[in-house]
Amino acid sequence: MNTTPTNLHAQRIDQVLLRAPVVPVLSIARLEDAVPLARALVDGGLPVLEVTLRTEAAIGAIRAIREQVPDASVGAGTVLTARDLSAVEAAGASFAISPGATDALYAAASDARIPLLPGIATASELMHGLELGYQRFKFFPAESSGGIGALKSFAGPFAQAKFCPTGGIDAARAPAYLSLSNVITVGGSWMVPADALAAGDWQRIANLARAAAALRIA
Ligand SMILES: O=C(O)C(=O)C[C@H](O)[C@H](O)COP(=O)(O)O
Repeated sequence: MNTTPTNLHAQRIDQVLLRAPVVPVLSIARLEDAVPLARALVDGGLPVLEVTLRTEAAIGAIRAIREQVPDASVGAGTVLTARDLSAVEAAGASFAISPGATDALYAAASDARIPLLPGIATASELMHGLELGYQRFKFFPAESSGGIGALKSFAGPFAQAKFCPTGGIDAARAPAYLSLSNVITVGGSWMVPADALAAGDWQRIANLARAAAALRIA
């Protein structure tokens, strides 16, 4: 089976990842929060969003953001299976992100209209993805899989690979990641504190997004 991503998929992933230095990783429990949350993040300068499939509301949230926040690039996270991939595609996600990758997911991704950013944590997983023709990966869970040191080590043997590290990264740690030549953008949830989301404090979230959008390199 052919599992190689098309050039178009690879280009689309680069376009998305290059739009902002930080990708908010969202867990949306209340569907009605989706649009104001996305607007706050986009207004703060973070237009690329990863809506994780960790909640019942996730698919509806992707659809609502896609329809009502045209400036957002809304992607789906926690895409684990071929079924997840077709569900997020049907909901209007413009890309999919997975925390890891399986042969079944890679096979489904080659038939999908939207591109996949597969997750890797080890050199062997990275080699598997490279063998299939992928060059962009989520590095997850970043902090507990070796963080900055691991990414620096990957840059030697795997010069063509570039990453969106995610997992355990906050505003203080992000600049050091962004200074690495093989990091395009970082993912994280720090700009959406649970209490701000629960209270619908969109202003606070927009301010945190603005600070994240201003991050470049250490
Ligand atoms: O659900 C997924 O697919 C994930 O990849 C998990 C998220 O990437 C992390 O939960 C990031 O969140 P923080 O560590 O809070 O920044």
